[in-house]
Amino acid sequence: MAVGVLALQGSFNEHITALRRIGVKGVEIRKPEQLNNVDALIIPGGESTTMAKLADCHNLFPAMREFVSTGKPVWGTCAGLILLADKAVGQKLGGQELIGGLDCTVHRNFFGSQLQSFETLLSVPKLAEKEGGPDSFRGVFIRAPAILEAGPDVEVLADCPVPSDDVRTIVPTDEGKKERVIVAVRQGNLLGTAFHPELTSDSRWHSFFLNMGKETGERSLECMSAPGWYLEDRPGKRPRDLPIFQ
Ligand SMILES: NC(=O)CC[C@H](N)C(=O)O
Repeated sequence: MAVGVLALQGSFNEHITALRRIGVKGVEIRKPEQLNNVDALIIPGGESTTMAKLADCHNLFPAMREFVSTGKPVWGTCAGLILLADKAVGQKLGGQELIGGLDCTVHRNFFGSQLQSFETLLSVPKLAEKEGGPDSFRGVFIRAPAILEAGPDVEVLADCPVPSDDVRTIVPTDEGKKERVIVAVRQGNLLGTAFHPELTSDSRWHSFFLNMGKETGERSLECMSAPGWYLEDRPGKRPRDLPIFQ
């Protein structure tokens, strides 16, 4: 049992480390045939246009689309979420190729530029229900996308208030001003998060993802150590994360 992590660019090492913390082997994926040996796939954050160009050079798009269609769990974080979406807006001139599968419209840089990156505590009741731990999760948003629209089969797992220095005017939505935007979703075997769980010490999104494999009947993706969270609640343990940066 192994989890593939697309390793062309971006935070693939951090995902592999996060998987290791819960006793799961992460395998770097750079060639289409390597997907045959893994039971799940993570597409990390980074820069989606660059990642798409590299994926195209390595002829990975057909194999990744095939992987999505087999029903094996696939998780896109940040740039990975953009690539998994059926539609992306706010793209560079000429657009970029997407893997697709997730019935969502994503805005590539919804929260603004690199300088407008932020951290916030997200309310994640559905994650806590399945994986235990607190009802909140530390969301690390780095030049982050957001989900503007989600189809009927998409379950919303977290949303986030739109920051007051509203950048959404870049691409106004039909509904006009929104108070909140979607930042985490699940649709069957597909998981998407606009933020970076691999940069925190809370492993619950990783264990949630692995448990999706069990639900969809994939070979055992069980974590060897539980629970997947290490926050302040552990008596006598200092949190491993730095304080939230706002
Ligand atoms: N942290 C990230 O992955 C940023 C993604 C970036 N907005 C992009 O277009 O790819």
